[in-house]
Amino acid sequence: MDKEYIRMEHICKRYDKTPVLKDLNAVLQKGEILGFLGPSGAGKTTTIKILTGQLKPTSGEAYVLGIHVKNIDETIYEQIGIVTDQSGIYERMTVYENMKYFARILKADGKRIDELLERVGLEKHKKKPAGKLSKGQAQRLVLARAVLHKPRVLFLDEPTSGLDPSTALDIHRLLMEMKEEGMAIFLTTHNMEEAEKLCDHVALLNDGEIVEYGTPRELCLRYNKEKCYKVLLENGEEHVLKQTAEDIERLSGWLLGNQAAAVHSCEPTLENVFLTVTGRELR
Ligand SMILES: Nc1ncnc2c1ncn2[C@@H]1O[C@H](COP(=O)(O)OP(=O)(O)OP(=O)(O)O)[C@@H](O)[C@H]1O
Repeated sequence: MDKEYIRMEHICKRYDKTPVLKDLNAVLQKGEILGFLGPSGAGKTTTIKILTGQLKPTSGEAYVLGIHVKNIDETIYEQIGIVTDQSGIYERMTVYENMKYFARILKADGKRIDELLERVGLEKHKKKPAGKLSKGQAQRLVLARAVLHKPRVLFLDEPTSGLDPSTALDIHRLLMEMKEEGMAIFLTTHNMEEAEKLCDHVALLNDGEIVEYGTPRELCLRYNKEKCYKVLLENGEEHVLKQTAEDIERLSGWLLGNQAAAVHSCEPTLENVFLTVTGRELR
């Protein structure tokens, strides 16, 4: 139980009479990344707001670090970090001053500032006014700031949305390191590749409802109805084979004749799974 950092039980949220979250159930353990995946308007941000005490659920129970969300007060911020957008940066202060200011508010060890700026690749920009950072740099500053006090749970709303692949990769690396150090990360994204790579569990959210939940691998295998294999031959030809006697014979012929350069199974990606489950694209 002490490793269970987030628990949601039957969480529902209505705005006026419109339901936007319907019976959400999920658990996030220490040292894990849980991805809430869904298209725009699915309810991802609303879920984060409920879990961080910014919004009350209409019904259901949720606990963060064992505290019921209705009892959450500012003291929880000593143990959690939140990155929802790039707001809250003081543009006229330098990168370093921003970090120092937040270290004081969060009662964090100031010695971590240099180490974190290094880890997010902002060490060489530390004297720059934060208002002059690029979008990707500002995103990294917000992330560094959110983990200054070594929170046990980190909430990330679309952490790499709009970033170039190399900056996104840096952020992925940092998140994996922090997960290894035991941080639990609640991540929302509509980037299925990101989720496949980072998340231990994913919840596919559609119109406020979790339509699938499991490890990315479990979900991809669950929807791998028509098993097939892609074979690349040494002569450059590509073939897609099914599990029929005829295709298995062709494959064994190529393997025995040393003609196959590569064989891949073609299970669906999370994106395909989402499309199958909901009939809609993620974007
Ligand atoms: N204050 C509000 N009043 C009424 N409806 C709201 C309010 N905030 C959000 N909604 C509605 O709730 C639904 C879920 O919104 P939410 O912001 O949680 O979605 P999201 O999955 O985070 O979307 P995005 O990826 O675009 O950020 C949407 O239909 C939205 O219009």
